Amino acid sequence: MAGDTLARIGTVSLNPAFDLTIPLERLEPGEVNRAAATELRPAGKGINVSVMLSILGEPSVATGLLGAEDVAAFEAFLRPMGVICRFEPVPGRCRINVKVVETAGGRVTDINSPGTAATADAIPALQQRLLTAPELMVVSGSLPPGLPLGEWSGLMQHLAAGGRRIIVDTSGPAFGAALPAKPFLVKPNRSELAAVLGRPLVGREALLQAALELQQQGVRQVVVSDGAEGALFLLGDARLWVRPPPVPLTTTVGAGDAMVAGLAAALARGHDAEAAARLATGCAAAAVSRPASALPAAAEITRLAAAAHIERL
Ligand SMILES: O=P(O)(O)OC[C@H]1O[C@](O)(CO)[C@@H](O)[C@@H]1O
Repeated sequence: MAGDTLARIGTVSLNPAFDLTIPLERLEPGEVNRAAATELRPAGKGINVSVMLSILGEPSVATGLLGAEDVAAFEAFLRPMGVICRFEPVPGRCRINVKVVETAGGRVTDINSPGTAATADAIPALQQRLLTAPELMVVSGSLPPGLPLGEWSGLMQHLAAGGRRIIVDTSGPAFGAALPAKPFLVKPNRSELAAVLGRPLVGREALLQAALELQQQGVRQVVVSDGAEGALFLLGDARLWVRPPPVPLTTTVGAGDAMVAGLAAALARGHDAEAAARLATGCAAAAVSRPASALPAAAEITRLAAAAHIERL
């Protein structure tokens, strides 16, 4: 990634996707459903973070594994936004994830596919690319088939070496296996945090204790998103609960990714805890209420960030 010095932030997507979004007034399972329009666009957690960073005026380097046949389509989507693309191609095509968004009630049904298999030489080649990665790296999303957990944790250790700050947003065994590398920040949602700790987390106090446990394991900052309730932010010594202002619901897809982008931008800019939590909340709320088939607007993020309600715990 030499020559990418303009970007202060990198994103790593090991299992990107095309999101096929199908808006329906109501999904009728087992029936013929007819959509007025559909949208197919490059996505996946790391890609979504890079897109949101561009909206925030932060160019990023997007890297990771990507089906060779779809590299051109991802680059055509990302480059005009100022995202620097450095994907490691793997044989085949990128997965397609289906998002059925019901306009009556806002329910979203996700069908996520497994993804393009990682080949044996893919991770060493990616590690080579990551040698010159920015100091702040966001690693997001699920693991592709064929990637052993050990290789994934090795990749995390490799990235962390040299003092890079890593933000991790993944789930299941991949989340647990990332923790020994002591990421700088993790952003699970309530159920992902419960799964990694192996116990249900009911109520705010249980969430706070669980997040503190991760801090004791060496994660510096822990943010737990909790849907419309907002999010818990443990940023250094600050403990905040931040609730977004009420917004109309377009889709919940990508809200967590938007929050991660806000956190990454805030870290890169040296924001204090309150400003970081506001920016992250504004990004998530703008993603949730974005116009259909459009990206959120920077001015809307600023407005929603200012309107967020902060409670010190
Ligand atoms: O990598 P996972 O966990 O399958 O999630 C991928 C999905 O998550 C999203 O990034 C939303 O968070 C979608 O764009 C994508 O389809």
